[in-house]
This record gives sequence, structure tokens and C-alpha cells, in this order.
Amino acid sequence: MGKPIVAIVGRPNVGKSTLFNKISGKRIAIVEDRPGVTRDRIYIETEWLSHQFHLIDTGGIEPKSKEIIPAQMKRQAELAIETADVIIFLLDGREGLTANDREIASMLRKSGKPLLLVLNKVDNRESSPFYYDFFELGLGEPVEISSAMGLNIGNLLDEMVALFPKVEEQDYDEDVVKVAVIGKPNVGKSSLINKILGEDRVIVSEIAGTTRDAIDTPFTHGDDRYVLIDTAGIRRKSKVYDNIERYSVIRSVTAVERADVCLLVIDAMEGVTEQDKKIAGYSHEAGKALVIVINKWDLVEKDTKTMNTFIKDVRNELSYCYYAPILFISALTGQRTNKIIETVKAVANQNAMRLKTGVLNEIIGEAVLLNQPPSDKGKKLKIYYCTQGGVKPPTFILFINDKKLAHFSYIRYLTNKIRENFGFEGSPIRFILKEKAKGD
Ligand SMILES: Nc1nc2c(ncn2[C@@H]2O[C@H](COP(=O)(O)OP(=O)(O)OP(=O)(O)O)[C@@H](O)[C@H]2O)c(=O)[nH]1
Ligand SMILES: Nc1nc2c(ncn2[C@@H]2O[C@H](COP(=O)(O)OP(=O)(O)OP(=O)(O)O)[C@@H](O)[C@H]2O)c(=O)[nH]1
Repeated sequence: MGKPIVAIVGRPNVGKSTLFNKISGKRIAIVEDRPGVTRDRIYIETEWLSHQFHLIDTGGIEPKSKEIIPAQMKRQAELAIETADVIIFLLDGREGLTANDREIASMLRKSGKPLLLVLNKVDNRESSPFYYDFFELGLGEPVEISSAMGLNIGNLLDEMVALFPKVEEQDYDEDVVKVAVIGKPNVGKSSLINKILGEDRVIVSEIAGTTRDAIDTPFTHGDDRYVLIDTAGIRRKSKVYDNIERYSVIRSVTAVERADVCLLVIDAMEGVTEQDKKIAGYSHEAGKALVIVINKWDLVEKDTKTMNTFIKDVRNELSYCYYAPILFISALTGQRTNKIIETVKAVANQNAMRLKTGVLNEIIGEAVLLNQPPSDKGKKLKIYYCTQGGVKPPTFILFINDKKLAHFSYIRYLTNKIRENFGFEGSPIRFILKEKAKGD
């Protein structure tokens, strides 16, 4: 399962942003914006006592106005209910219970989502004077905190972690390829999924389990077994919400984490957008095999150059995913959709490929002869040997004399040599550099 998603919900001014900042700023290591992606921070990925989770940045979801806008507040709660695994329902312990709190509470109660009732602004050791009033909500015992002072935040996080879904991931067998269809809303993900599942050779298996993972769709294609990992929003349409894009991105992230192969669907009429770059970035950073699918190709007016121009654009915009094959399809007409599964299979195999150390070192040795490693102030980079440390993604450990000499461009050169010889199409390749004195 992907890392759990936590959302902070509450009426305006209860201290949601303050709590978010407290959790993200102080106690927890933040994985900041992903390189090469964008600055728009939608969520942070953090951990508490080695439990990793996503915390949604409700700041951007909030209405900016300080007026109480019940409709927007409700929408925020609805989105959190749909997206989050655990909800922190934040209330103001100094003001006591309000009508808006009751309204949100009733939505949360109906949803049955795991939640924590949290009274903020309890700045001293004494309980909120309204402490017992909050039991009326029927949402359990309140946890009292002060976000501003940083009081009791550790306890809150302990209780939050206890509500995380148990690791009940259906353990698919090793040979089952997990595929996540990712992309912005409306690019045709559902249509594509339906097309794939509708193919003659595809047999959709019974869906096992009743957990939230039951939205996975296992199927076989010939002798090969796959499972489609759903991103919420594919089945449960909720296009009416302004912020659905932000949430669909977050869901994409958790789907990506669980996947072996990501199918990034891009709308041919729109070209590559910022949102696409962001989503591609997740796949890349997570080390997943990636296939780029340009959908709605039927709508594009074409001449002989159109496809090549499009490929160039994609390569340009998504330069860090240069290894991903690109397919031009139409989920509507079925054009080339039959290529998808074979491509998925190919890249899944490549991402799991393991090279023998002997062969690998032959290639590295040749590469070094062909193009001498860089030196700095008379000291030359020495490469002792290389071994593949892991798969998914293919990860190579390079034993060298001095990391400072291992310039990025030289590592890129070695990566390319490995690709020339072994392919690894659709896979990111990683290098880990290890220093070693000669003769160690
Ligand atoms: N005394 C006290 N004040 C707090 C605490 N947490 C937040 N505040 C104050 O409450 C006000 C609202 O805090 P925000 O974090 O902006 O609240 P919010 O819920 O994100 O507000 P909206 O963006 O309007 O929804 C600010 O003036 C904070 O300084 C706290 O623990 N104690
Ligand atoms: N012309 C054309 N239309 C398509 C194609 N694929 C999907 N569409 C249309 O695009 C719209 C969106 O398709 P969906 O499959 O619902 O897109 P989605 O990505 O699942 O959307 P969300 O559920 O919002 O994430 C629908 O009206 C489809 O009929 C295609 O290949 N060609």
C-alpha cells in the first residue's frame, strides 16, 4: 500500500495552517519539492517514528477569505473524506463548539473514516473549558493540543499513526505486474482502462478482499498476470470540485508507490502540461518503469511530421523520463491500444532485469577505455568495479577512489553505455557511488 494520507479538516481560523506547519516544520524531516518537477507544494511527505505519511497541504485548499463560507468548508471536508486515510478534525478549544463544527462533524461521522477529534489552542496545562461539550459530537475523546506552542503534538501524532490502515496490502505474487494508470482528470484514464480490460485476451479476475485495495483490478493476459491499481476518482467521479486536480495528484502518488509500471496518460490535444510533469516526476523519483501514453490521437489533425514533432516536445518537456517509450493511442477508437499490455510487460521485465557482475564490468571497462574518466587538480577518477545492487529500479553500485571526481556527466555517460548494451527501456537507472581505497 502507498503511504497513508492525512488531512487536517476544520472551519476557518481553528489553526489548521499552524498545525500543518508545526508538523511539517519542526518534528519531522520534510522531503521537499521534487527536483525537476514544480514548486507548487500540494502535500508534504513526512514521517513520525518511522511511519511515513503524506500530509495534505490544506492551506491551498482553503478559501482565502476569513469569512465563514459553509459551502467551501463542506467541500473541503468532502474532498478530505474522499482522499485521506486519516482525518485530523481540528476545533478551537478556546471558543468551544460552533454550528459549523457540528456540520463538518456530521459529514465526518457519516463517512466512517478514521479520525481524531483535536482541540487546538489549549495553550496551558489546563483542559479546554468546553472539553466535555465536544463529546456531544459522538466522535470520541478529544485530544488537546496547542499548535502555536507545540504542546502535545507528539501525542497527537502517536494517535494518528495508530489509526493508519494496517498493512493489509494484498500481497500479489512476485510475478504479478502492478500497473498504475496515472494522469490528470479527463485525459481518458477510465476509457483506457475499460479498453484494456475489454480486450479479447484479457480476463478480469474476481476481486478479492474488502479493503480499500479492492479497487485494484487483477487480470490475466495470456499467461501473464497483472493488476490495475486504481487512483480514486477514476471510478468515483467527482468532477464538480475545483480542487479535484490537486487531490487526484495526491492519489496518483500513492498509486505510483505501489506500482511496478506507470502508464502516464497525456491528452494529445493539450500536450504536456505542468501537472503532467509533476506526475511524471513522481514515477521517476519512485524508480518505477514508465510508459507515456498520448491519448485522444484521433482528435489530432496529422501530417507526416506530427508524430515526430510531438515526440520531440514530450522528450523536451519530460526530459528526465527520456527512457520511457511513447505510445500514440486512442482509447475511443482503440487505435494501438493493443500495444499497451505488451509494452507494459516489456518495461516491467526491463525494470526487473539483473546483470551479471562480469558482463557489467566488461562494459564499464570498455566505456572507460573509450572515454577517460575526469580528473581534477591532477587527481583522476578511478573506477574499481561495478555491481548491480538491486532491481526495480536497476541500481548500480560503483566503487571508485573519490566521489568528488565522479562528475554527473560521466555517470550519465556510463548510464548511456549500460543502456546501449542492455536496454533497460522504460526504466530509470540509478548509481550509488562508494569510495574505496585501492586494494580494500
Ligand atoms: N493561542 C493559540 N492560537 C493559535 C493556535 N494555533 C493557531 N492559532 C492562531 O489562530 C489563528 C488562525 O490560525 P490558522 O493556522 O491560520 O488557522 P486556519 O484554520 O488555517 O485558518 P483558515 O486558513 O482561515 O482556515 C492564527 O492567528 C493563529 O496564530 C494555538 O495553538 N494557540
Ligand atoms: N476523442 C477521444 N475522446 C476520448 C478518448 N479517450 C477518452 N475520451 C473522452 O475524454 C473524456 C474523459 O475520459 P475519461 O476516461 O473519463 O477520463 P479520465 O482521465 O478517467 O477522467 P477522470 O475520471 O476525471 O480522471 C470522456 O468524454 C471520453 O469519452 C480518445 O481517445 N479520443
